[in-house]
Amino acid sequence: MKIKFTKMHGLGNDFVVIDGINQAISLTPENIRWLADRHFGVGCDQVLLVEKATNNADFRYRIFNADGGEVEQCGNGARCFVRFVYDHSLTKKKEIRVETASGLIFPRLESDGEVTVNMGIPTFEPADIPFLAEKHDLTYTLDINNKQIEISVVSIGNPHAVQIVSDIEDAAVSTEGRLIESHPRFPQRVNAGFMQIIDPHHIKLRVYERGAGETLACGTGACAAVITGIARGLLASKVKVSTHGGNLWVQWEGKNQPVFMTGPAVTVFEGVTELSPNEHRNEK
Ligand SMILES: N[C@@H](CCC[C@H](N)C(=O)O)C(=O)O
Repeated sequence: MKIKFTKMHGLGNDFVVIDGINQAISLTPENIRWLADRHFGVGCDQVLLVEKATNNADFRYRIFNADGGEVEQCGNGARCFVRFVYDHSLTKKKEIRVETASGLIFPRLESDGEVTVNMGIPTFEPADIPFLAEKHDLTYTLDINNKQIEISVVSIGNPHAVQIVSDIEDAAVSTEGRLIESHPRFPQRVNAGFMQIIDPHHIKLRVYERGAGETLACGTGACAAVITGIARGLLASKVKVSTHGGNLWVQWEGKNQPVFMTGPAVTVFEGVTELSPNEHRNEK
């Protein structure tokens, strides 16, 4: 089966975006893993599927990690989503209501081409993340191979664990990130953020993403880092987040308020591909 897709990225966090409204699409985890495969397939961190809304929204937004698993939220993807539906004339609106597995988000195309997304209200409740803890706290100690690390946890619709490091370039993102991602206290695994605070208005960030490994940027990871930093009294309400893929801005006014993220959304190319992974491998 042949499908049309668009390759996009937000700060180098890259996506295969598929119109599931004008194409009959049914994706298996094997299809996703092949689309995401950088050697045998197209290559991306996440596959994004645009569908008709089932609720009081303009569209439904489904997100699949490179490992084939469907997840609740993706910040850089949300910015690409509104760029995609606008550029493909699926809507004339520049601000849309989008239904995700974790609720509504509201991406808006700005006049300078950047996108601002109202990502909704974050939650720190351990059970909502989910994270196994006796009670809600601002920080927790996590045992990683007999090393105690201090993390903050939050859900932006998807789960995040954020730790503060002195220099993100020296942080053990791939080794420690992998262990945090599948730590037994996170029953649905977790995205692991490593934040370096430059000053209250600026952080540097690397994220080991659940189901994708380290990416060049993580939008919800940026929101999680800033929100946990603000909750701990370390950051101002509007913060520049520098990632290996570039910069974005996160704004949060505190408890029970939504978090806003602003950054770029870029189309790389349009393509057509088969959805039959086995045709691309020679396993004889
Ligand atoms: N790259 C994303 C997050 C994608 C989902 C994440 N890996 C998860 O499993 O929750 C972003 O920009 O937020």
